Amino acid sequence: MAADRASAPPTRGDPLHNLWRLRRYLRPYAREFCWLLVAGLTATAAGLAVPLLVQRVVDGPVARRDPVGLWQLGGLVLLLGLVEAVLIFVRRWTQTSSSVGMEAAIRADLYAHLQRLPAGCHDRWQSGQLIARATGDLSMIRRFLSFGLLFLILNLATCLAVVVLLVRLHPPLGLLVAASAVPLFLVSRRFARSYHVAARRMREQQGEVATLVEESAQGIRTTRAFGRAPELVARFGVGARALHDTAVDKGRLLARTSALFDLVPNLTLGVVLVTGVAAAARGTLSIGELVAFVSLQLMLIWPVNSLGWIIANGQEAATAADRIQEVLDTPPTIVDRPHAVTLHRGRVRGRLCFEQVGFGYPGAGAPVLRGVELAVEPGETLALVGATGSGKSTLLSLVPRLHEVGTGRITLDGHDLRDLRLATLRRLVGVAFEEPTLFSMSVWENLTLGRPDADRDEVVAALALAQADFAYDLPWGLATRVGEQGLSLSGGQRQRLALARAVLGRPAVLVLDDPLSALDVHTEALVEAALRRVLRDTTALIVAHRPSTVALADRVALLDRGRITAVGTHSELLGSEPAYRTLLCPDPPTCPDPPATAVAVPVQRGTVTSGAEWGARP
Ligand SMILES: Nc1ncnc2c1ncn2[C@@H]1O[C@H](COP(=O)(O)OP(=O)(O)OP(=O)(O)O)[C@@H](O)[C@H]1O
Repeated sequence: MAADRASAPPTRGDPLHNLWRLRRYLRPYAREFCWLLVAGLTATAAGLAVPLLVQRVVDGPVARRDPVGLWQLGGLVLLLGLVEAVLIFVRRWTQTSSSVGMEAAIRADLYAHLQRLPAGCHDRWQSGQLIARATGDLSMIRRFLSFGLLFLILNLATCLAVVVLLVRLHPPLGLLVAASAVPLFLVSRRFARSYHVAARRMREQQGEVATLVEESAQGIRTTRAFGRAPELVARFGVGARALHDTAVDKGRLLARTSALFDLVPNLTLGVVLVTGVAAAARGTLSIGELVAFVSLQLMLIWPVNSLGWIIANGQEAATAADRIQEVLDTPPTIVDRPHAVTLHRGRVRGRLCFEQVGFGYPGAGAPVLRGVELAVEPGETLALVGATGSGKSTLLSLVPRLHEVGTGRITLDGHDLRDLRLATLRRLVGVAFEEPTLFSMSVWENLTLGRPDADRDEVVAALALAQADFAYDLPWGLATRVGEQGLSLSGGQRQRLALARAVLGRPAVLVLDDPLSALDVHTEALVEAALRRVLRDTTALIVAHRPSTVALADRVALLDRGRITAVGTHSELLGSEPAYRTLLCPDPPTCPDPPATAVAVPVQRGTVTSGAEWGARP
């Protein structure tokens, strides 16, 4: 199974470093946390006072046969028990709301950060790993912050207080109990190290399993069609088995250590009992003191027993914090420059220039684009034609800055795109990709993704242009929630909605990656006719694989292995470029004549179409 390429090995140095860095999320809840501690410590103190009162009861009223004193001290013990119970309730009530609040705050920041990361970063992380980080890892951290951390503090305070009280009651026996902390400390240290590694491995494997589930859910039709379900089940089985084995190893590690954490205090208790009874027989320890000593020592059993669970919980949280910080520490490389400017749509003419543009994907060998020189005039439509893998989609992705140019620059009306505010640029540039992605939200929300302020007329116009009137006939019209990835729609329907989304708000520059590939000939002709009207006053860059799409363009640029090798009209390139002929018209007698189609609806540059020309539903 492919490992998550972005997964770093376990952090070297202090494994708690990244957990400590998350303390800023604790700050808004500092007051609650202080109250939690006060409630917890007071409850612990109330609990500790009980054995001391029992000592007084045994050595006092019981020894003196004093019923009044017995009732008084007995009532006090009862009251302390009640106080402890109320404080424990207050602590539990408060800790739930604050820890869930912290988890939500980290998750919101993680999600917002993911949105800022460039597309290249998302290629590095498997989606399942991201899902695991945003869900499982965060609940690990919540559990530690709400339970583990609090119990760690309370249990340490309990142990410390008990040992001090024991030393005061009987110094030799008290010191013996204190000495039992040494083996516990050594065991804890070894356990923490081993558990951290196992916890990290398990989280990675959980992410891989989540990725497999996500991939198989998305690709269910492909796997069914190819009858590959048994292979996928086997592949999933390997991943699930590895996860199972790690979980078992981790559980056994905890079980072994917990046994030691059980053994040490019980052994010490045995030694104390024997030695304490001997001391009581010699008269150096009263019966009441012995009862109090043993009762106090019994109060150590749970804190020590739970130490294994607390360390495990802390290591799980530390691992989760490492994985969360890996994402948060990845800097968003495509950001606004300090003096980035805003351009208003009305002032943009739309001259798009590529000046010696070069680009290579990080980690890939040769650059995908080299020395690209291209100018698209305002209102001009330029088709980009090239063999598969020649870099057409990559070139298009540089315009809305989904990737950043490596060398050279791209300008819009003379402004380097990197000098424009990202929000401005993405409002000015409308994009439709070859594989249209629709989100699991309503058609309306999908359409207005880039223009949440769009009004109904604009949406109607965009739908009409993309020949997407079918959207009105969906069960709830534009309010219909389309399934994950828009799977409830056909490929052509999704493509038309994506096109409507791209043209909504009449962007200054349209970037379309083979936008009509899934349409039937009739619908394609209708969309093209409508697109031609829009393209009159919009600069457009369109990837074209077919002469019918080239028909939309004024000029065509031929891209060959990352370089623009020719620019001209379709007829010019057909005549002068054998490579172009091979790509678009391998069979010249049957090759339609795009320029003739284009002439049928003449392109008028510079004229601004009215809203009515965008069309509305008849
Ligand atoms: N995210 C990526 N990481 C690394 N390499 C990539 C990535 N995306 C594309 N490539 C590589 O860049 C090259 C150009 O890909 P691109 O998708 O731009 O080609 P294209 O001309 O649009 O192809 P097609 O016509 O098949 O869509 C290909 O060799 C491809 O393998």
